[in-house]
Amino acid sequence: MRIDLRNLGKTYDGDRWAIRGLDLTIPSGSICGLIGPNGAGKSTTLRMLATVMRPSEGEIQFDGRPPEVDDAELRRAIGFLGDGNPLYKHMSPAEYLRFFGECFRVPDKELAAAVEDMLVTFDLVDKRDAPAGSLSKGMRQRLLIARCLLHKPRLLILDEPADGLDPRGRSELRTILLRTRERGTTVLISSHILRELDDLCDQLAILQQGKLVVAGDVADIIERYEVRRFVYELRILPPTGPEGAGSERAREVLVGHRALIESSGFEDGCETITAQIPGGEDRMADTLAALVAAGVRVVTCSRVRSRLEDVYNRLSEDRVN
Ligand SMILES: Nc1ncnc2c1ncn2[C@@H]1O[C@H](COP(=O)(O)OP(=O)(O)OP(=O)(O)O)[C@@H](O)[C@H]1O
Repeated sequence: MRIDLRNLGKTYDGDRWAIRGLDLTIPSGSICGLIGPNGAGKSTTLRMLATVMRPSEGEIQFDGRPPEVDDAELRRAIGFLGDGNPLYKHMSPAEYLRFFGECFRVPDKELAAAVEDMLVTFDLVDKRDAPAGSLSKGMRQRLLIARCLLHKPRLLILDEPADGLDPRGRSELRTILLRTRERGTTVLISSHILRELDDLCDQLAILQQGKLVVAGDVADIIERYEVRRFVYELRILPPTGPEGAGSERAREVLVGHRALIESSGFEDGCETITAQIPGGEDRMADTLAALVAAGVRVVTCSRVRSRLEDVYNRLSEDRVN
C-alpha cells in the first residue's frame, strides 16, 4: 500500500502543533522508519496513519485515495501497534489472537491456522493457554505484535515495537519485518533507537519538534551526508624491529595531518586505528603517503561508511549550530 501525506498537521489543543506541514510519500512495500526524540510527533503521525485519529489539517491518501468516514475496509487492511495497548489480563494468547482474528474478519477456516502460525512465529506456543496477565513484558509485547500481523495487513504500523524485547526478541522482530515486507506489506516503524532501524529500513523520515527534518531513501540520505564525513580504518602490522614504526608513530603522523582519532584496537595480529580525516580523499591519500614514508606498515586503509546514527547526530548538530 502506498501512502501519501500532504501538509498533514495535528493540534490537540488548537494552539500548539504536535506535527505540522508534513509532506511524505512512502512507496508500497517499503519499510519506513520514523525517527525523532521524545515529543517529536511520531506517535501522533502514526495514530493519524492508522485512522484512529483525524488530522487537524492536510490529508492522507492510501493507494491514492483518502479514507472514508469509519472506513472499515481500510482499517481491516491495517495492523496497528500504538503506544499503550492494553491486553485483556484473563485472556490467553490463543484466545486473544482468535478474538482479534474475528474482529478483523479472518475467515473461519483460516483462523485456527493463522493463530497457530502467530504463536509459533512469536515463540508463544508454551504460553498459548496462560492468562496474558502472567506473561513477561517481552512476551506481552510479542503477543501485541502478533495481533497486528495475524490478519496479514497491507499496511503495518508499529510504534516503538522493540520496547520491552530482549536482544533475541529484537533480532527476531527484524527478521519478521523483513519477511513481512517480502509479502508486499508496507511497514512503518517508529523508534528513537537508531541502531534498531539501521539495515532494516529502506525509507526514513526524521522528525524534530513537530517538523520533518529529512526524508527519503536511506541509502540516498546516508550518501548525501557521507560527502561531508570521511572516516577511515587503518590496519597496521607491528614494526619489524625495535627501531621500526608502529602504531605510536602512526598516531603522531595522523595527528600531524589534523586527523581526529576515533578509536583504536587490535585485530588479527594488526593494530587498527579509525580516524576522521578533514578534507576528504585527497587528504587521506597524502596522509597515507606520509604514514608509509614514516615506515608505518599499513596493510589496509578502508573508508568506514556512515550509519543512520551518524547522519542523525550530524543533523542534530546542524540544527543546534
Ligand atoms: N493525547 C494528547 N493530548 C495532548 N497532547 C498530546 C497528546 N499526545 C501527544 N501530545 C503532544 O504532542 C506532541 C507530540 O507527541 P507525540 O507523542 O506524538 O511524540 P513522539 O515523537 O511519539 O514522542 P515519544 O517518543 O515520547 O513517544 C507532544 O508535545 C505531546 O505532549
